[in-house]
Amino acid sequence: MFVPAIKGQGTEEQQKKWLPLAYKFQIIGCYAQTELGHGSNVQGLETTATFDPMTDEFVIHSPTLTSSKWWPGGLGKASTHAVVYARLITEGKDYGIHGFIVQLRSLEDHSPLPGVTLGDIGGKFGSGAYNSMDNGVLRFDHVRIPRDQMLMRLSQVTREGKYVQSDVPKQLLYGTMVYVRQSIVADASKALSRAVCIAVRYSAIRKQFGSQDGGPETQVLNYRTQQSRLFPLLASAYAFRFVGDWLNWLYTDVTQKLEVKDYSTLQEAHACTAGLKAVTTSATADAIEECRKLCGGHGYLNSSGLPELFAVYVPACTYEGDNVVLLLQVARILMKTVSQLTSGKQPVGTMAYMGKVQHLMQSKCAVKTAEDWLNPAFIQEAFEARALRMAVNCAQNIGQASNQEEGFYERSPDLLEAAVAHIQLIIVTKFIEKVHQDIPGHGVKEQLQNLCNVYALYTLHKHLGDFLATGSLTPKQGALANEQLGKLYAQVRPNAVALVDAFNYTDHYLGSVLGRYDGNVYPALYEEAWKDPLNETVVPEGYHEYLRPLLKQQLKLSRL
Ligand SMILES: CCCCCCCCCC/C=C\CCCC(=O)SCCNC(=O)CCNC(=O)[C@H](O)C(C)(C)COP(=O)(O)OP(=O)(O)OC[C@H]1O[C@@H](n2cnc3c(N)ncnc32)[C@H](O)[C@@H]1OP(=O)(O)O
Ligand SMILES: Cc1cc2nc3c(=O)[nH]c(=O)nc-3n(C[C@H](O)[C@H](O)[C@H](O)COP(=O)(O)OP(=O)(O)OC[C@H]3O[C@@H](n4cnc5c(N)ncnc54)[C@H](O)[C@@H]3O)c2cc1C
Repeated sequence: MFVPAIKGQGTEEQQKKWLPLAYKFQIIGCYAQTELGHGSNVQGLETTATFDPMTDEFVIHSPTLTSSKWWPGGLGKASTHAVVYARLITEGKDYGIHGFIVQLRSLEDHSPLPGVTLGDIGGKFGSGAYNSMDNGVLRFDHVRIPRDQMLMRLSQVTREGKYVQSDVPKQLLYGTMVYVRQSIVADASKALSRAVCIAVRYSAIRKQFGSQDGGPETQVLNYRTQQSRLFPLLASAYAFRFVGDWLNWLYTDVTQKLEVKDYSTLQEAHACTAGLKAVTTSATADAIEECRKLCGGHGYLNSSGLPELFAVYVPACTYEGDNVVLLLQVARILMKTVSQLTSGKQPVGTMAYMGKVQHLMQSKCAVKTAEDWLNPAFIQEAFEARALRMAVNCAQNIGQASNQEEGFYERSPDLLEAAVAHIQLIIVTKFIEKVHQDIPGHGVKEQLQNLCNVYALYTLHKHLGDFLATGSLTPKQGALANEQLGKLYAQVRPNAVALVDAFNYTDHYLGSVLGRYDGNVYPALYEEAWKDPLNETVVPEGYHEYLRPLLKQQLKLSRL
């Protein structure tokens, strides 16, 4: 994040100076924004950067305990520099949060520089999964940096101390977070596909119950309940892959537009990266835990690879923006878009469907049979109607409040659900568009079509309350969707293992005895057990010191 921050907020001259040093590992940088007292609320950060015209320097200072930088990855022990986000103060006025390049450690002996206190913030969730990352704490005691270490693409401070705002939107200050959020969506697909690969392969070799006449037991992958829990996660892994590819295109397109000072799609990029990051990471964190449960007791072993995957993955719901905070950002943009509908301003991009407000507010879903749900047009319209009606309902309720802000906070739980509905529409839309493309490989398109329908109908089934409450569907149509879902599971079943093999993960990368490509699980589980340090001795340590005296004492007592 150190590099994207300098690329996005540094001048050409600053990029020329600092990026080669970072690329060559002559310096190691981190992104020091979050503080002990503030993370979500960037404008609430307390670290100060006060300009001193006498020396043409900024004085970086941590005025309170809560202003201590806290969490930045790589800060605790590795980094020599940081992009520090601080309140810029010049001529006695506070101009809010800006980025500054600050050296933290000596390039001679790595010791902290004068006025810099830093260290690691301690152990984190899980058995040490994320403890390979030195998330750090950092405090400044009036540390001086040259004025030219303020990142000056978005705004500048002159030699005399005058603050000058460039003609670029101030939101570009948040650009690094947008970049990482879009990469996190692709990362969600990778993490989810790893968990699903393990759970599908294991479910194919695991047999429990089923036979009454002494014949072979049943593969658990054949149980309808296992399929109804597992196949939507398999479909989600593909869905997040395709929407992540599209989001990367959107991000690249926005970045190219910024180069020519076209800021027209900045809001779309913010809404899509924030919303897709929130929805895909929440779903993936829940799915990894579900995959553990789908593997029964063996899923709880570290050798299954699932506990570690879960412990490393779950902070994704928090870092780069708490998911609720990000979804509320999407909700704000939805409300703004709804309010502009009456002005005749046509929504664009992923909000374009809201321009069909007249139709979507009164449309009746035409589905009459379960098979009708295989028609992408019916799915698309149902998801559009649900999302739009939820947004309009929120806007109407907010409109009844004494003021917009009050109304927004009062209705924020409903707004959250409206934002999720909007983002799920984007995911479904991009999956439908993907399977409409030419897709090479015999039968591949049909399999992806099945997964697209599984993702859409499972999501519809899970959020059926939204569809019924908004009148987007009738209960009968909801039941037909569930009926079709069951038929789709049967079609996915013969190809389930092939669909996870298609992720092409090596056994090493998967790190799971349950997800081995060869399916030879039981010998691998048994062999792995003996690597447990507890098995280095046959009689456990502590027997003579604790167990033996206890057993002897109980034996004596029993003979009295
Ligand atoms: C490097 C590649 C890696 C790839 C691999 C993936 C794996 C990654 C592993 C990474 C591991 C750890 C890294 C984690 C790093 C971090 O966590 S860094 C810190 C992250 N912190 C946050 O995300 C903070 C979240 N908070 C905010 O972003 C802002 O405080 C918030 C947007 C919530 C509020 O902003 P404010 O300015 O206070 O107020 P608003 O009124 O809401 O916004 C003002 C207007 O600005 C618009 N806006 C906001 N954000 C953006 C944006 N990002 N882009 C564009 N526009 C934005 C907003 O819509 C308002 O617009 P309006 O005035 O209404 O038109
Ligand atoms: C593993 C990890 C790595 C990290 N790496 C970095 C890094 O490299 N650099 C960096 O700068 N930071 C980093 N962070 C910090 C991270 O970005 C913040 O923790 C994150 O942005 C959440 O902010 P917070 O901790 O202030 O949460 P809070 O906002 O305090 O969240 C607490 C609760 O308050 C709720 N909440 C907050 N505001 C609102 C609101 N307006 N409306 C409704 N509910 C609200 C949230 O939804 C949540 O439920 C990292 C964090 C982790 C866990």
